Amino acid sequence: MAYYLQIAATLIAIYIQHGCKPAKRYPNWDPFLGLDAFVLFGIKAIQGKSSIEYRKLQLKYGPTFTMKRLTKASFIQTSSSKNIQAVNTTKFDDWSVGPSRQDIAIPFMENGIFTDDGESWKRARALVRPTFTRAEVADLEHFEKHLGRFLELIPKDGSMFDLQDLSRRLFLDTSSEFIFGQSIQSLLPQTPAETFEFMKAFDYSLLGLGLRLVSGPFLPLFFFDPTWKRAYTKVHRFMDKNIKIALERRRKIVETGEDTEAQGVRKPYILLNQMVLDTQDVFSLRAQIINIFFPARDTAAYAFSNAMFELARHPKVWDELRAEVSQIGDSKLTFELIKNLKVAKAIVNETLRLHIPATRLSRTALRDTILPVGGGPDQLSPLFVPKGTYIEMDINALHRDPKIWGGDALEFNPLRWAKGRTLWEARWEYLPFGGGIRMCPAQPMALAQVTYLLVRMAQEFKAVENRDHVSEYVEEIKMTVSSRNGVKISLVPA
Ligand code: HEM
Repeated sequence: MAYYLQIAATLIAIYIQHGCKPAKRYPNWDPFLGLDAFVLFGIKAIQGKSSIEYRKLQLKYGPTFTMKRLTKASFIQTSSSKNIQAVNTTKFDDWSVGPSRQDIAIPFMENGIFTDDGESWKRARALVRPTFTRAEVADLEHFEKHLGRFLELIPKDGSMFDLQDLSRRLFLDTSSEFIFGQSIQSLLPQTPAETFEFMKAFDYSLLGLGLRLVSGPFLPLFFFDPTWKRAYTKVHRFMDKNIKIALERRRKIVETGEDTEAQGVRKPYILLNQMVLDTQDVFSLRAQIINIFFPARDTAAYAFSNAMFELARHPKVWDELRAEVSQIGDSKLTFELIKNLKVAKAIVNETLRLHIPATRLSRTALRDTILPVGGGPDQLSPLFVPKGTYIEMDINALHRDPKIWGGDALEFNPLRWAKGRTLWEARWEYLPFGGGIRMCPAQPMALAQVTYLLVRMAQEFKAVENRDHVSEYVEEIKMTVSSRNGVKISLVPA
């Protein structure tokens, strides 16, 4: 009894000292487990509309409120940029990426930059930073080699094809080359059977992880399902094999002193080469690599194919892109040149505002902490957050907030960027790559690649047409968000 009185007294003191007020609550019908919200969002996910539904709640209950959704304790939903900024900067040490990325994901993902916190996360981040921060990561020459194969696979007779699927294969090849130093060649006519097996196993591993993440108290039921383990074991074996090949290649280079750069051939940047300087242990290399391959796998592919999804529905914007690209002439498409293309950049920014691969970012409080806003009926007072509280940061709702983006917040309108709104101005209101200390380390590389691809498409094709009878974007959530109907288009060669 004395213990509980002491806790109550401490809480009251904190509330008074910081002016905290309680958060608004979502009116769960089931106040114990929030089964109602689980069913609602399950149905919406099946319909491909869960982001729309979460946004509706944000508009109805305000940017920060608590709810239950197959959880014993209430958790926080927020699209407040002040709260998101605090979690990612000033209060960074109070929050962990667990349990979603840890307790549940570890068997598949193991420990690395994506799943770790604290000192081991810092070490993992320090390990990859040098590779990502070098301008050369936007190694567009090497990207072009894969792009050639990608362009060959696009029908030139105006027939319909799914660009999303093709883009995934393009980025699978480029990212595997960047990570291992050798592409897994999914775009080649004779794609190795092993590559298909790997892609299938990786997709199933993601699905298995996703199902476990939403299962709440029913997680133990998955104990009897061996299929997930089988799938991620295949992924691990594939990774191990590629790591061993990369290590062997590296060993030979070191032994023979053979250096292509010295012979005037510029080498592409290879992440694994950076990592083997730190360790040559296959198990820990695999853990680090899988933690990068996972967020790299589809994100940039979806960013590009989503841009084409919108361009196929906005032919005027496509024409503006073509007009800008025609000014380039025969100049080499360098990182610098790409960075200065206003229309292309605006298209990428706007696509990543409306369609983000990670619509919601989650964390768990490692200790009692305070969020700057969200308390009280007006949600402007600080909010006390007890240790263990789970928070979901709704980036999709933030990116579609009419108070920030205006009455046309739901419209694809790249002009809003071209006409002066800079990324810097929208700092904590525009977060496709997250923000602050844990922000995506690959942002410059991903942006350069996606913009480069758009430019190359505009050079190669004079028109893009939507060939899907469903006009709106129906989302498919499998850890990352994509278009359920793919991106069915046809292209007219220039
Ligand atoms: C358009 C493409 C991409 C988008 C929109 C994107 C977005 C994100 C987001 C939202 C996060 C989570 C930040 C957080 O938890 O606060 C993240 C983390 C991460 N991303 Fe990306 N990403 C993209 C491409 C890539 C690529 C191509 C790679 C690797 C080659 C990559 C590697 C990572 C890594 C390693 C992390 C974990 C960082 C950490 O926890 O310290 N991403 N990304």
